[in-house]
Amino acid sequence: MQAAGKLMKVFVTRRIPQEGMKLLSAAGECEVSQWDSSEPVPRAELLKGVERADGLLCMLTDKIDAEVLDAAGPNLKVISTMSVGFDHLAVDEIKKRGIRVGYTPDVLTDATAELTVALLLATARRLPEGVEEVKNGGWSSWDPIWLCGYGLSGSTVGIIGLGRIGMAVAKRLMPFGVKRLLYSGRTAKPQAAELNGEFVPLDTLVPESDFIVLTCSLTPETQGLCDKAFFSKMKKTAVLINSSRGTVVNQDDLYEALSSGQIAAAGMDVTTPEPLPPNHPLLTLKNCVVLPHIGSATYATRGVMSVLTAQNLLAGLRGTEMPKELVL
Ligand SMILES: O=C(O)[C@H](O)CO
Repeated sequence: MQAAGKLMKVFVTRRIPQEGMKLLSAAGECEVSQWDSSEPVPRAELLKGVERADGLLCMLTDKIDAEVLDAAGPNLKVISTMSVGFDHLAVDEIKKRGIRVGYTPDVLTDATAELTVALLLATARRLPEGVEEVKNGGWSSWDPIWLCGYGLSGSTVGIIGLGRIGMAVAKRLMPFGVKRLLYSGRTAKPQAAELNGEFVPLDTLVPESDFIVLTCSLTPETQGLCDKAFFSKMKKTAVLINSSRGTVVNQDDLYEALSSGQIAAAGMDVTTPEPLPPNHPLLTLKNCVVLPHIGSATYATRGVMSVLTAQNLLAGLRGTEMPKELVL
Protein backbone atom coordinates (compact mmCIF):
# COMPACT_ATOMS: atom_id res chain seq x y z
CA MET A 1 0.00 0.00 0.00
CA GLN A 2 1.07 3.55 -0.69
CA ALA A 3 2.33 5.57 2.29
CA ALA A 4 0.19 8.73 2.73
CA GLY A 5 1.33 11.46 0.35
CA LYS A 6 4.07 9.37 -1.22
CA LEU A 7 3.86 9.06 -4.99
CA MET A 8 4.53 5.68 -6.59
CA LYS A 9 7.36 5.70 -9.08
CA VAL A 10 6.41 4.55 -12.57
CA PHE A 11 8.53 4.17 -15.70
CA VAL A 12 6.84 4.26 -19.12
CA THR A 13 9.09 2.88 -21.87
CA ARG A 14 7.62 4.71 -24.89
CA ARG A 15 5.45 7.55 -26.10
CA ILE A 16 1.93 6.05 -26.00
CA PRO A 17 -1.51 7.39 -27.03
CA GLN A 18 -2.42 10.32 -24.80
CA GLU A 19 -5.56 8.63 -23.43
CA GLY A 20 -3.36 6.25 -21.43
CA MET A 21 -0.98 8.95 -20.21
CA LYS A 22 -3.91 11.17 -19.17
CA LEU A 23 -5.31 8.40 -17.02
CA LEU A 24 -1.99 7.97 -15.24
CA SER A 25 -1.64 11.66 -14.48
CA ALA A 26 -5.32 12.09 -13.52
CA ALA A 27 -4.91 9.35 -10.91
CA GLY A 28 -2.48 11.63 -9.08
CA GLU A 29 -0.84 8.66 -7.43
CA CYS A 30 2.32 8.27 -9.43
CA GLU A 31 5.43 10.10 -10.36
CA VAL A 32 5.80 9.14 -14.00
CA SER A 33 9.01 9.19 -15.94
CA GLN A 34 8.86 8.28 -19.59
CA TRP A 35 11.07 7.43 -22.55
CA ASP A 36 9.20 10.02 -24.61
CA SER A 37 10.05 8.75 -28.07
CA SER A 38 8.53 6.73 -30.89
CA GLU A 39 11.71 4.60 -30.88
CA PRO A 40 12.21 1.79 -28.35
CA VAL A 41 14.01 2.71 -25.17
CA PRO A 42 17.72 1.83 -25.35
CA ARG A 43 18.65 -0.93 -22.93
CA ALA A 44 20.84 1.35 -20.76
CA GLU A 45 17.99 3.88 -20.44
CA LEU A 46 15.56 1.12 -19.54
CA LEU A 47 17.88 -0.16 -16.81
CA LYS A 48 18.28 3.39 -15.49
CA GLY A 49 14.61 4.36 -15.85
CA VAL A 50 13.32 1.36 -13.98
CA GLU A 51 15.54 1.90 -10.90
CA ARG A 52 13.44 1.89 -7.71
CA ALA A 53 10.23 1.85 -9.79
CA ASP A 54 6.99 0.58 -8.26
CA GLY A 55 5.46 0.09 -11.69
CA LEU A 56 6.69 -0.48 -15.24
CA LEU A 57 4.57 0.21 -18.32
CA CYS A 58 6.29 -1.50 -21.23
CA MET A 59 5.92 -2.53 -24.88
CA LEU A 60 6.45 -5.82 -26.69
CA THR A 61 9.77 -4.41 -27.91
CA ASP A 62 11.20 -4.29 -24.37
CA LYS A 63 12.85 -7.47 -23.12
CA ILE A 64 11.96 -7.66 -19.44
CA ASP A 65 14.35 -10.17 -17.94
CA ALA A 66 16.23 -10.77 -14.68
CA GLU A 67 18.62 -7.91 -15.43
CA VAL A 68 15.76 -5.41 -15.69
CA LEU A 69 14.07 -6.81 -12.58
CA ASP A 70 17.34 -6.57 -10.65
CA ALA A 71 17.82 -3.00 -11.85
CA ALA A 72 14.30 -2.16 -10.67
CA GLY A 73 14.86 -3.62 -7.23
CA PRO A 74 12.38 -4.85 -4.64
CA ASN A 75 9.82 -2.05 -4.99
CA LEU A 76 8.56 -3.31 -8.36
CA LYS A 77 4.98 -4.53 -7.89
CA VAL A 78 3.54 -4.46 -11.37
CA ILE A 79 4.51 -4.75 -15.01
CA SER A 80 1.84 -3.65 -17.45
CA THR A 81 2.54 -4.44 -21.09
CA MET A 82 0.69 -2.69 -23.91
CA SER A 83 0.29 -5.95 -25.82
CA VAL A 84 -1.57 -9.21 -25.74
CA GLY A 85 1.64 -11.15 -26.45
CA PHE A 86 3.96 -11.61 -23.49
CA ASP A 87 6.87 -13.56 -24.93
CA HIS A 88 9.11 -10.54 -24.18
CA LEU A 89 8.57 -11.05 -20.44
CA ALA A 90 10.65 -13.52 -18.41
CA VAL A 91 7.54 -14.91 -16.79
CA ASP A 92 9.32 -17.35 -14.44
CA GLU A 93 11.57 -14.62 -13.01
CA ILE A 94 8.62 -12.27 -12.65
CA LYS A 95 6.53 -14.89 -10.88
CA LYS A 96 9.40 -15.80 -8.55
CA ARG A 97 9.55 -12.18 -7.39
CA GLY A 98 5.80 -11.92 -6.86
CA ILE A 99 5.36 -9.15 -9.45
CA ARG A 100 1.91 -8.89 -11.05
CA VAL A 101 1.49 -8.57 -14.82
CA GLY A 102 -1.21 -6.78 -16.80
CA TYR A 103 -1.74 -7.20 -20.57
CA THR A 104 -4.27 -6.24 -23.24
CA PRO A 105 -6.25 -9.21 -24.59
CA ASP A 106 -9.65 -8.79 -26.33
CA VAL A 107 -9.39 -5.08 -27.15
CA LEU A 108 -7.14 -5.70 -30.16
CA THR A 109 -8.83 -8.84 -31.45
CA ASP A 110 -10.99 -7.15 -34.11
CA ALA A 111 -8.25 -4.88 -35.44
CA THR A 112 -5.75 -7.73 -35.64
CA ALA A 113 -8.21 -10.09 -37.30
CA GLU A 114 -9.13 -7.41 -39.84
CA LEU A 115 -5.46 -6.79 -40.70
CA THR A 116 -4.84 -10.53 -41.00
CA VAL A 117 -7.68 -10.83 -43.52
CA ALA A 118 -6.37 -7.78 -45.41
CA LEU A 119 -2.89 -9.31 -45.53
CA LEU A 120 -4.26 -12.64 -46.71
CA LEU A 121 -6.21 -11.04 -49.54
CA ALA A 122 -3.34 -8.71 -50.48
CA THR A 123 -0.92 -11.65 -50.63
CA ALA A 124 -3.20 -14.14 -52.37
CA ARG A 125 -4.45 -11.63 -54.95
CA ARG A 126 -1.01 -10.03 -55.39
CA LEU A 127 -2.10 -6.47 -54.58
CA PRO A 128 1.37 -5.00 -53.87
CA GLU A 129 2.62 -6.35 -57.22
CA GLY A 130 -0.41 -4.91 -59.02
CA VAL A 131 0.02 -1.48 -57.44
CA GLU A 132 3.71 -1.51 -58.37
CA GLU A 133 2.96 -2.44 -62.02
CA VAL A 134 0.49 0.45 -62.33
CA LYS A 135 3.15 2.85 -61.07
CA ASN A 136 6.08 1.54 -63.10
CA GLY A 137 4.31 1.29 -66.46
CA GLY A 138 4.17 -2.52 -66.41
CA TRP A 139 0.39 -2.37 -67.03
CA SER A 140 0.19 -2.57 -70.82
CA SER A 141 -3.38 -3.86 -71.24
CA TRP A 142 -5.97 -6.10 -69.64
CA ASP A 143 -4.35 -9.52 -69.89
CA PRO A 144 -6.14 -12.85 -69.45
CA ILE A 145 -3.12 -14.53 -67.85
CA TRP A 146 -1.51 -11.67 -65.93
CA LEU A 147 -1.32 -11.21 -62.15
CA CYS A 148 -3.56 -14.15 -61.36
CA GLY A 149 -3.70 -15.25 -57.75
CA TYR A 150 -5.72 -17.46 -55.45
CA GLY A 151 -9.25 -16.89 -54.13
CA LEU A 152 -10.96 -17.99 -50.95
CA SER A 153 -14.12 -19.33 -52.54
CA GLY A 154 -14.28 -23.12 -52.23
CA SER A 155 -10.95 -23.18 -50.37
CA THR A 156 -9.73 -24.93 -47.24
CA VAL A 157 -8.39 -22.58 -44.57
CA GLY A 158 -6.14 -23.94 -41.82
CA ILE A 159 -5.68 -21.89 -38.67
CA ILE A 160 -2.86 -22.71 -36.28
CA GLY A 161 -3.89 -21.40 -32.87
CA LEU A 162 -7.66 -20.89 -32.81
CA GLY A 163 -7.69 -18.52 -29.84
CA ARG A 164 -9.42 -15.13 -29.68
CA ILE A 165 -7.69 -13.74 -32.76
CA GLY A 166 -7.75 -17.01 -34.72
CA MET A 167 -11.49 -17.33 -34.17
CA ALA A 168 -12.08 -13.71 -35.21
CA VAL A 169 -10.07 -14.32 -38.39
CA ALA A 170 -12.04 -17.48 -39.14
CA LYS A 171 -15.38 -15.68 -38.65
CA ARG A 172 -14.35 -13.01 -41.14
CA LEU A 173 -13.03 -15.50 -43.73
CA MET A 174 -15.99 -17.92 -43.80
CA PRO A 175 -18.34 -15.49 -45.62
CA PHE A 176 -15.88 -15.44 -48.56
CA GLY A 177 -17.13 -18.94 -49.39
CA VAL A 178 -14.54 -21.01 -47.56
CA LYS A 179 -15.51 -24.68 -47.87
CA ARG A 180 -13.57 -26.22 -44.95
CA LEU A 181 -12.10 -24.73 -41.81
CA LEU A 182 -9.35 -26.78 -40.19
CA TYR A 183 -7.53 -25.85 -37.03
CA SER A 184 -4.67 -27.19 -34.94
CA GLY A 185 -3.46 -26.33 -31.47
CA ARG A 186 -3.18 -27.74 -27.97
CA THR A 187 -6.89 -28.44 -27.49
CA ALA A 188 -10.16 -28.59 -29.41
CA LYS A 189 -12.21 -25.39 -29.09
CA PRO A 190 -15.97 -25.75 -28.50
CA GLN A 191 -16.59 -22.36 -30.16
CA ALA A 192 -15.23 -23.74 -33.47
CA ALA A 193 -18.46 -25.75 -33.82
CA GLU A 194 -20.37 -22.64 -34.93
CA LEU A 195 -18.10 -22.50 -38.01
CA ASN A 196 -17.97 -26.27 -38.51
CA GLY A 197 -14.26 -26.07 -37.69
CA GLU A 198 -12.47 -29.41 -37.69
CA PHE A 199 -9.77 -29.96 -35.03
CA VAL A 200 -7.05 -31.86 -36.85
CA PRO A 201 -3.38 -32.72 -36.32
CA LEU A 202 -0.84 -30.53 -38.09
CA ASP A 203 -0.04 -33.45 -40.38
CA THR A 204 -3.56 -33.11 -41.78
CA LEU A 205 -3.86 -29.31 -41.70
CA VAL A 206 -0.60 -28.56 -43.50
CA PRO A 207 -1.08 -30.67 -46.66
CA GLU A 208 -4.83 -30.04 -46.95
CA SER A 209 -4.98 -26.25 -46.53
CA ASP A 210 -5.00 -23.69 -49.33
CA PHE A 211 -4.38 -20.94 -46.80
CA ILE A 212 -2.50 -21.46 -43.55
CA VAL A 213 -2.93 -18.69 -40.99
CA LEU A 214 -0.68 -18.47 -37.93
CA THR A 215 -2.40 -16.88 -34.94
CA CYS A 216 -0.77 -18.96 -32.23
CA SER A 217 1.28 -17.59 -29.34
CA LEU A 218 5.03 -17.97 -29.36
CA THR A 219 5.87 -20.91 -27.11
CA PRO A 220 8.64 -23.53 -27.11
CA GLU A 221 6.26 -25.72 -29.18
CA THR A 222 5.54 -23.10 -31.84
CA GLN A 223 9.04 -21.60 -32.10
CA GLY A 224 10.41 -22.54 -35.54
CA LEU A 225 7.25 -24.56 -36.32
CA CYS A 226 7.18 -23.51 -39.97
CA ASP A 227 10.43 -24.96 -41.26
CA LYS A 228 11.67 -26.87 -44.30
CA ALA A 229 9.72 -30.01 -43.33
CA PHE A 230 6.54 -27.97 -42.80
CA PHE A 231 6.84 -26.18 -46.16
CA SER A 232 7.57 -29.45 -47.96
CA LYS A 233 4.16 -30.74 -46.84
CA MET A 234 2.23 -27.64 -47.98
CA LYS A 235 0.47 -27.51 -51.35
CA LYS A 236 2.49 -25.75 -54.05
CA THR A 237 -0.49 -23.42 -54.49
CA ALA A 238 -0.86 -22.63 -50.78
CA VAL A 239 -0.43 -19.25 -49.08
CA LEU A 240 1.01 -18.78 -45.58
CA ILE A 241 -0.03 -15.83 -43.39
CA ASN A 242 1.69 -14.98 -40.12
CA SER A 243 0.27 -12.54 -37.60
CA SER A 244 1.58 -14.28 -34.46
CA ARG A 245 5.31 -13.84 -33.86
CA GLY A 246 8.20 -13.84 -36.35
CA THR A 247 10.11 -16.75 -34.85
CA VAL A 248 7.25 -19.18 -35.42
CA VAL A 249 8.60 -19.18 -39.00
CA ASN A 250 12.12 -20.19 -39.99
CA GLN A 251 12.77 -17.37 -42.47
CA ASP A 252 15.70 -19.06 -44.26
CA ASP A 253 13.48 -22.04 -44.97
CA LEU A 254 10.64 -19.72 -45.97
CA TYR A 255 12.91 -17.97 -48.48
CA GLU A 256 13.82 -21.34 -50.00
CA ALA A 257 10.18 -22.44 -50.15
CA LEU A 258 9.04 -19.19 -51.80
CA SER A 259 11.90 -18.83 -54.26
CA SER A 260 11.81 -22.48 -55.36
CA GLY A 261 8.03 -22.51 -55.87
CA GLN A 262 7.53 -24.99 -53.03
CA ILE A 263 4.69 -22.76 -51.81
CA ALA A 264 2.83 -19.98 -53.64
CA ALA A 265 3.16 -16.95 -51.38
CA ALA A 266 3.54 -15.66 -47.84
CA GLY A 267 2.23 -12.61 -46.02
CA MET A 268 3.88 -11.69 -42.75
CA ASP A 269 2.94 -8.96 -40.29
CA VAL A 270 5.68 -10.18 -37.95
CA THR A 271 9.32 -10.99 -38.67
CA THR A 272 12.65 -11.77 -37.08
CA PRO A 273 14.14 -9.33 -36.40
CA GLU A 274 11.76 -6.39 -36.25
CA PRO A 275 12.35 -4.21 -38.14
CA LEU A 276 13.38 -6.56 -40.94
CA PRO A 277 16.49 -5.03 -42.57
CA PRO A 278 15.59 -3.50 -45.95
CA ASN A 279 18.21 -5.70 -47.63
CA HIS A 280 16.71 -8.92 -46.27
CA PRO A 281 16.41 -11.61 -49.00
CA LEU A 282 12.67 -12.06 -48.33
CA LEU A 283 12.09 -8.49 -49.50
CA THR A 284 13.46 -9.33 -52.96
CA LEU A 285 10.61 -11.78 -53.56
CA LYS A 286 7.42 -10.72 -55.29
CA ASN A 287 5.48 -13.51 -53.61
CA CYS A 288 6.30 -12.31 -50.11
CA VAL A 289 4.35 -9.43 -48.57
CA VAL A 290 5.85 -8.05 -45.37
CA LEU A 291 4.14 -5.56 -43.08
CA PRO A 292 5.71 -3.76 -40.09
CA HIS A 293 3.75 -5.48 -37.25
CA ILE A 294 0.64 -3.33 -37.57
CA GLY A 295 -2.05 -5.86 -36.60
CA SER A 296 -3.50 -3.72 -33.82
CA ALA A 297 -2.72 -0.37 -35.43
CA THR A 298 -6.02 1.47 -35.63
CA TYR A 299 -6.29 4.79 -33.81
CA ALA A 300 -9.18 3.53 -31.72
CA THR A 301 -7.56 0.21 -30.79
CA ARG A 302 -4.24 1.72 -29.79
CA GLY A 303 -6.12 4.31 -27.69
CA VAL A 304 -8.07 1.61 -25.89
CA MET A 305 -4.93 -0.49 -25.43
CA SER A 306 -3.15 2.44 -23.79
CA VAL A 307 -6.07 3.02 -21.41
CA LEU A 308 -6.26 -0.66 -20.44
CA THR A 309 -2.50 -0.73 -19.91
CA ALA A 310 -2.73 2.30 -17.61
CA GLN A 311 -5.71 0.80 -15.73
CA ASN A 312 -3.84 -2.46 -15.20
CA LEU A 313 -0.81 -0.55 -13.94
CA LEU A 314 -2.84 1.55 -11.49
CA ALA A 315 -4.65 -1.51 -10.15
CA GLY A 316 -1.31 -3.27 -9.69
CA LEU A 317 0.07 -0.30 -7.78
CA ARG A 318 -3.02 -0.10 -5.59
CA GLY A 319 -3.10 -3.84 -5.00
CA THR A 320 -6.62 -4.11 -6.37
CA GLU A 321 -8.14 -6.30 -9.09
CA MET A 322 -6.75 -5.60 -12.55
CA PRO A 323 -9.10 -5.40 -15.53
CA LYS A 324 -6.80 -7.85 -17.38
CA GLU A 325 -4.24 -9.66 -15.28
CA LEU A 326 -2.05 -12.36 -16.74
CA VAL A 327 -2.31 -15.44 -14.57
CA LEU A 328 1.32 -16.52 -14.10
O1 LIG B 1 0.99 -8.73 -28.89
C1 LIG B 1 0.38 -7.79 -29.39
O2 LIG B 1 -0.28 -7.00 -28.71
C2 LIG B 1 0.39 -7.60 -30.86
O3 LIG B 1 1.37 -8.37 -31.47
C3 LIG B 1 0.58 -6.15 -31.24
O4 LIG B 1 -0.50 -5.42 -30.89
